[in-house]
Amino acid sequence: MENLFRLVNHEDFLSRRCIWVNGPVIVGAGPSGLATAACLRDQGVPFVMLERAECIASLWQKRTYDRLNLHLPKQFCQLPKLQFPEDFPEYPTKRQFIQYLESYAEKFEINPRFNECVQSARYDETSGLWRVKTASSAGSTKTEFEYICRWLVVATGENAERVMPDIEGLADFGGEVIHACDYKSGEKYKGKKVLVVGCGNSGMELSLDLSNHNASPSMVVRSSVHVLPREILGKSTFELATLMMKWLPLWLVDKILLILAWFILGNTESYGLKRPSMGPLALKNTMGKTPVLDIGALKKIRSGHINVVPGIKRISCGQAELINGEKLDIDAIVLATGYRSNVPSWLQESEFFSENGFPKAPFPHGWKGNAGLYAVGFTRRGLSGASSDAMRIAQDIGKVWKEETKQQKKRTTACHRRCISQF
Ligand SMILES: Cc1cc2nc3c(=O)[nH]c(=O)nc-3n(C[C@H](O)[C@H](O)[C@H](O)COP(=O)(O)OP(=O)(O)OC[C@H]3O[C@@H](n4cnc5c(N)ncnc54)[C@H](O)[C@@H]3O)c2cc1C
Ligand SMILES: NC(=O)C1=CN([C@@H]2O[C@H](COP(=O)(O)OP(=O)(O)OC[C@H]3O[C@@H](n4cnc5c(N)ncnc54)[C@H](OP(=O)(O)O)[C@@H]3O)[C@@H](O)[C@H]2O)C=CC1
Ligand SMILES: O=C(O)C(=O)Cc1c[nH]c2ccccc12
Repeated sequence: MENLFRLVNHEDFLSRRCIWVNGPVIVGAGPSGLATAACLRDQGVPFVMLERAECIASLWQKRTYDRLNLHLPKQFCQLPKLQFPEDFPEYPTKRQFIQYLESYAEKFEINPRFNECVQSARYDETSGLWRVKTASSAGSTKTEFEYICRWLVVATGENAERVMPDIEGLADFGGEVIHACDYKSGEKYKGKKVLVVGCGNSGMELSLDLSNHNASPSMVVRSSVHVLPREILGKSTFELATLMMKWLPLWLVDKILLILAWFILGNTESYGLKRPSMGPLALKNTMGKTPVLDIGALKKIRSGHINVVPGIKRISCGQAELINGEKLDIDAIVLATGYRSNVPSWLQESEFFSENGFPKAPFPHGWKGNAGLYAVGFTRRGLSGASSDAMRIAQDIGKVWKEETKQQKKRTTACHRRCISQF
């Protein structure tokens, strides 16, 4: 299977290698990929993990702001087979979560192949195998690898790429324009007028952080948003919702959540935060739109420290014109306009995944496709959804793996194929 050759292109080297993988290839070393790898390890199944960044959990390490905390209680965010340390608070910090993931990778001996971005993956009907191509560059040497495997686990996440909105005049703004994933802290915006585009959890939390650093944020709410208190009577709203879902239909849980939110937060519509017609959990499950779990932004909106504004008509030099005709002078723009999956850009398959890069089958059926294809972490249910996918996938592959290794042992045939997967 090994074919290795080099093309010399002036001072750059391009080498191409083809590698047979004994076990599944996992694409992505975020929490979903790590959880799957740990469960496979438990089943004794070897694997290869490919990661485009140079570290695990790149979303958490490189594309989130300093003050970020998990916003669901810790018991809903830990991965299979390893609990958070006892001394972690109810809502662990980003640093703590990363530390946990590092120790998770170490405990389960997960060593991804870093700096390898999957460019394409396709199922070869003739051989019944997946062909996964990556491009990696180290120094002046560019290497293209092709992995051949029986199972492909897609773990590239719901937030693989930033969504950049097409706003008229944005190129003429003249000041700093960044996406929320490049925002670290409000420190450098002290005294500045910042337009935050978007009012999901990112828009709300960045506006809060800006305000805490004495900047003046204006947050754009172009349509609607559900804001819920993070806690109700000292209990996490998410936990409460999960408990209620055991006994009550979703529409009723949504109604109860909205009544409780009204008692605790008041009428949020009066601050320009129109509520969607669909309930918060129904909206999360069907459209993937996460309700905002308020950690203090609402108080800042009430006190006028965060200015809520309607949609943008156009941007010009140092100014934003809103759809109500109002003109705002601004120094910087933060685009908290969300993320999307990148699966359609590299996976040549259209039966299991839909055009939006999510599995077509709704939760809990979207983890297994045909011909050894799996998806982990596309449930729109955060880390707990990823854990549940990971356990199912490992069990499914583990079953076949064990049967086949048993048969192989019986036949005692030697395997001469070159294998790079971890044991
Ligand atoms: C700011 C923020 C906060 C969140 N907080 C919570 C929370 O508190 N609780 C909760 O349950 N959920 C939360 N979520 C949801 C979030 O989706 C999960 O926390 C989690 O990171 C998802 O893990 P994942 O492994 O599926 O995706 P990711 O963490 O995005 O990992 C995917 C990995 O795949 C890699 N990759 C992508 N494309 C390729 C490619 N072509 N080739 C190779 N590698 C590739 C990426 O570099 C990345 O490392 C949050 C999300 C965000 C954005
Ligand atoms: N502490 C935590 O745990 C945090 C968790 N997260 C999670 O990360 C994920 C992503 O969240 P987030 O980054 O907020 O993304 P979301 O997709 O949740 O929100 C995107 C926002 O941008 C708005 N938007 C998009 N395009 C435009 C435009 N052209 N003009 C105006 N507004 C626009 C959307 O409005 P519209 O609805 O009208 O399309 C929406 O309000 C979520 O699951 C979230 O829960 C994020 C931050 C912190
Ligand atoms: O924070 C996120 O992005 C999550 O996906 C966590 C999450 C899963 N289900 C929810 C329901 C309400 C609020 C947050 C979540």
